[in-house]
Amino acid sequence: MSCCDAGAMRVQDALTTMLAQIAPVQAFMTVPLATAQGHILAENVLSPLNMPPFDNSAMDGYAFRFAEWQDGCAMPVAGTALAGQPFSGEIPVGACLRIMTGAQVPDGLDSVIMQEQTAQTLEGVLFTQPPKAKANIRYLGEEIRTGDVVLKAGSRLHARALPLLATLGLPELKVVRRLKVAIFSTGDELKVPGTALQDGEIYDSNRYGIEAMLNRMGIECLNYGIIPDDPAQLRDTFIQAAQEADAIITSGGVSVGEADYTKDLLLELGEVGFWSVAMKPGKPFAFGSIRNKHFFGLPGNPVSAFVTFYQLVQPALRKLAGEISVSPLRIPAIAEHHFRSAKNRVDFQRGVISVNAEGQISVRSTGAQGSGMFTSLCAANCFVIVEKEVTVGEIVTIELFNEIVS
Ligand SMILES: Nc1nc2c(c(=O)[nH]1)N[C@H]1C(S)=C(S)[C@@H](COP(=O)(O)OP(=O)(O)OC[C@H]3O[C@@H](n4cnc5c(N)ncnc54)[C@H](O)[C@@H]3O)O[C@H]1N2
Ligand code: MOO
Repeated sequence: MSCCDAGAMRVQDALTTMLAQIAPVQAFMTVPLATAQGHILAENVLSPLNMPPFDNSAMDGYAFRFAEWQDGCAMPVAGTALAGQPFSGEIPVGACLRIMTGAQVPDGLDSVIMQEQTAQTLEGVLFTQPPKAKANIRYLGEEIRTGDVVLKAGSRLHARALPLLATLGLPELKVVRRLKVAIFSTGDELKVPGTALQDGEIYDSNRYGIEAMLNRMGIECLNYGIIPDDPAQLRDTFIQAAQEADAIITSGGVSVGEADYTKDLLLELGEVGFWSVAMKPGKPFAFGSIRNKHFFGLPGNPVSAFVTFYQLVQPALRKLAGEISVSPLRIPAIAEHHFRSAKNRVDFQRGVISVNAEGQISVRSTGAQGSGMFTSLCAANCFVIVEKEVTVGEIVTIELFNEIVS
């Protein structure tokens, strides 16, 4: 595996290595459409219907046979068709049908004119503009044919997918069962917000961001809280987590400090995949397994934990959950600042994009980028991916934040 920065693995290699070792869970369940949000489809969804299911009017107006229209001649109105109330009578030659949006267009009528382009006369309806043949009709099956694949296995059921499935009348879906992921923070210095701090203590922030992102990914989070830097307690927690969860995420204790026990426990209870990635923040990121459950060791520094979860753990968990892989949206932007690069590491700085009056996309930094400075992340709407120094006005690649952090 290619490495850089004293043995750190390149970001892309780290991703490739993890994804190669992760197989999607093979456990499925059926969920009602009403509660399907966030689940991953276990199988292709085939349409049971044509969509639209019948020819219908796209406008409130008048349906008629185009060949029978004569400029300047009014058309008598033979009846009315409403949405849900089709017209079943005869429409004599030269006559038209009052029709509302969504109402079925009777066989034989081939065009609709919108009512704003008509006038009422004693003889019937006069078209004030020349009509167009076949206009304003939504034809049976023009969008979807019965049997078409409308969503592929591995699709996430988000707010755009659910109404599509409802349109097709599907009351329930076969989905992958929700992943369970265990998280805990390690460190004697950590306290839960709401408790008083003693000298040298800080509040645990990492679990709050990780749990929020897991929730947005539709993953059940088993939150074991703060575990002190005590090898016996850490060991017990790892064993419990491996029994209860599909994957384990920790923060802290992956560096080279004297209280960093994670590596030894991983060697004892499982396997170490890799231990260092050439990214900033987040170089001390660990991947491995504990009793055959995937393990992700996030660095303790809060921004590093958040960024490594987003960039490395998110795609890994998406694969484990059976989701189709989607590349992050990366686009070029004009640098509003000088962005310094990190030696031998890809720097995932935090920025704010804006679009000027000419439509040019530019990006500014959110300020100081220390890996303990969460303000740099909270204010951002994108990553600024700095691989080499970028000066003002040069092009830099940005990655827009996705829905799990918004
Ligand atoms: N000699 C070296 N020291 C450090 C290196 C290194 O390569 N050589 N790497 C630095 C980098 S980069 C990072 S990131 C950290 C990662 O260290 P750990 O994962 O072992 O994390 P800790 O030492 O436990 O904590 C680091 C830092 O973050 C605070 N922290 C930890 N957990 C939380 C939490 N849940 N919420 C808020 N803050 C947390 C902790 O108090 C420390 O300040 O190592 C560097 N050192
Ligand atoms: O990589 Mo550390 O995660 O720079 O703070």
